[in-house]
Amino acid sequence: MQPYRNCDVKRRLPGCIIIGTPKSGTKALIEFIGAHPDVEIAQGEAKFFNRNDNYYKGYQHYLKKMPLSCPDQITLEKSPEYFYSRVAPYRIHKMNHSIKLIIIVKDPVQRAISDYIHRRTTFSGRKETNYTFEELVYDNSTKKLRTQYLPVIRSIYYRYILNWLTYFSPNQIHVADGNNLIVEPQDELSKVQDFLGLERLITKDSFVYNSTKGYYCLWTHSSTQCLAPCKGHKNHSVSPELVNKLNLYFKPYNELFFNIINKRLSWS
Ligand SMILES: Nc1ncnc2c1ncn2[C@@H]1O[C@H](COP(=O)(O)OS(=O)(=O)O)[C@@H](OP(=O)(O)O)[C@H]1O
Repeated sequence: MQPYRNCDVKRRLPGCIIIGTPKSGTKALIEFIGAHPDVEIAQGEAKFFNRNDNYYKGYQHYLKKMPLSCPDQITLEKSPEYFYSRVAPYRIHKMNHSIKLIIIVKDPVQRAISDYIHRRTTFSGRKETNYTFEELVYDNSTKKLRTQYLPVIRSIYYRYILNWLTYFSPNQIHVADGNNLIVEPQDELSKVQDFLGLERLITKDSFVYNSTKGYYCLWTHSSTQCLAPCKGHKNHSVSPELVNKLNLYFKPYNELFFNIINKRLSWS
């Protein structure tokens, strides 16, 4: 926490949660907004509301995962798996019905590819270790997409957001653009600061482009802070034909999603 603050310091429940989606830039977003002096962010992912083993330990357990903060600061946590959980919306609403929620979403094809890479590199013994993205997503014998592949299913955003909207009003949910966060982080951060009612202190000057990494990094206290090497892969090559097929498959679902959130995103 910021060392210069003199206040009633304690751990507080979050005023805002980044609830998803995985592989869309949740880590970059929380790190960037965490540079704001009126924000304190939880380290790691609490995974409290989606996992019974954590949830039944109670709020005291959850509080221990939260950072120290002052009363005038907003505590933020991110657990991107919340987005897909049936129970998380109800449980979060029960904790705080006026909480703010952020969902960041990337182009669904890019998100699915990133999800595939993540599964391949993180979980040994999974089918991703032995098969390419193409093999898992496209059945060459039937010439059909394998739409039941989990990274594909999890890119159909509209299906999941409906559950959240039964508990929270649209103005409690900010949808950030994961593709735009990569190319214009200051733009996405301005919107997030406005949504949180914060002064716009994270600006263009808060970022520096790292050409080796190919991503923006935070510029704080005269030093550059990039995300860990596991975040931000170079383009994974997937045939343009397959990308095209997937784009066509996702198109109607994207349209449903944009209608629900009442805006379009850069990747539309
Ligand atoms: N500035 C910056 N630096 C690095 N990476 C960035 C940045 N902005 C957005 N991204 C994108 O974030 C993707 C990882 O998303 P998440 O942090 O949501 O992943 S996770 O679900 O928490 O594992 C990651 O996906 P991969 O490229 O597949 O690693 C990036 O595309």
